[in-house]
Amino acid sequence: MSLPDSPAPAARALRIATRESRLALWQAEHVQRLLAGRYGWQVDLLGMTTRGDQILDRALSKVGGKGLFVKELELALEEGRAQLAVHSLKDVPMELPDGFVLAAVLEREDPRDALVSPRHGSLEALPPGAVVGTSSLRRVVQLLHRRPDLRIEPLRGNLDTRLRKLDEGAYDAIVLAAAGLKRLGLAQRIAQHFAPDEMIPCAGQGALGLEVRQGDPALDAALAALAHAPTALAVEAERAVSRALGGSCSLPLAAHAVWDGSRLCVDAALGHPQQPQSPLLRTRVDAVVETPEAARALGLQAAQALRAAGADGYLAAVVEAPAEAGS
Ligand SMILES: NCc1[nH]cc(CCC(=O)O)c1CC(=O)O
Repeated sequence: MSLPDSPAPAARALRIATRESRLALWQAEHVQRLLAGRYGWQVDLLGMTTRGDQILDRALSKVGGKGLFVKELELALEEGRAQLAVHSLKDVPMELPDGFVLAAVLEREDPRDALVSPRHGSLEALPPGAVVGTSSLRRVVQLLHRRPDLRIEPLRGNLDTRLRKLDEGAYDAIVLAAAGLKRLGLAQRIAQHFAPDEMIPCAGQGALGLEVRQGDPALDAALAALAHAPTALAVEAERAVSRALGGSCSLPLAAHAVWDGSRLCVDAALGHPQQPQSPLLRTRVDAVVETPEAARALGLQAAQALRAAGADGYLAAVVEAPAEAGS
C-alpha cells in the first residue's frame, strides 16, 4: 500500500490519545511506528482512562454504550492535548460528533470471533449446559442459536482480565475477538476460530480507525495514505448496516463484509434484544462495488433485507441505554 512517489509530508510532532489497556497501547504504538517509519514523524502517546474502562460490573449496553470508550479521547483532541485518536473501529459510534472525522481505516487483522477454553476444543465439544462468558448481545444470540442449552454469563474487562476470569474457573469457555488475542501474542489460547458466516462478527471488528479533528488537511492526507482500501470498503458497508438499524449497541447486530477486489459480500444478522432465543434474522447481499458510496448503499440494502425479515419488531424491543452512564 505504500505510495513511493507521493511527497513525504512535512516533519511534525504528533501526539496520539489512547486508552491504556494493553491492546489499546499496542494499537497506538502500531500507528506510532507506522507514522515514524513512513514519515519520520516524532510521535508520542497520551494514555487515558475512559469511562468504558472504569465500568466493569455492568454490560456496556446498559450504561451508555460504546461511545464511553471514545469520548475522553475526543475531548483530548478538542483541547489540543493530542492530534490523533486510535480506536478499535468496532468501539467507534456510527455517527461521529460534529468536527470529528475518521481520517483512515487501517488494514484489518483477523475479523473472526474465537472460542477460548482451557479444556474444550470447540463449541460443539462443550458439555450440555456449559457456562460461556460474554457480555456481547451479538455473541449471545449467535451462541444460543447454535447451542440453546448453554448458560451465558456476563464477562467484562480488558483482555487480560477476561482471560484471568476464565483461568480462575468461572467459565467453561469465553468468546473474544481473534484480532485482540493475536495482537497481544495470545493466539495460542484460541481453541476454535468461528467462520465469519457461522458467527458473524461485529461491524468494524479487527479494524483500526484513526480519528482526528477536522481542519488539518496535511494531516488528513498523510493519514489517508495509510488507509487500506479493501478494509475501508468493507467497513463502510458494515457500519452502514448498523447505522440504518439505529446504531445502538443494545442491539444484537452482526455485520461483516469482504471485498475481493471487485465484489463486496455483506453478511448480517439480527437477534432479539430481550429474547435471545427468538429466531435470528439473517441476510447476505453481494454486488460489484468500487466506491465508498456503493459500499454504503449495499449496507443499506442488507439493512432493508433484515427489515423485510422482521427487524422492526426486534428494533421496537430495544431499551435504549441512558446517554450518560450514572448521570
Ligand atoms: N469490545 C471490546 C473490544 N474492542 C476491540 C476488541 C478486539 C479487537 C478488535 O476487534 O479490533 C475488543 C475485545 C473483544 O471483543 O474481544
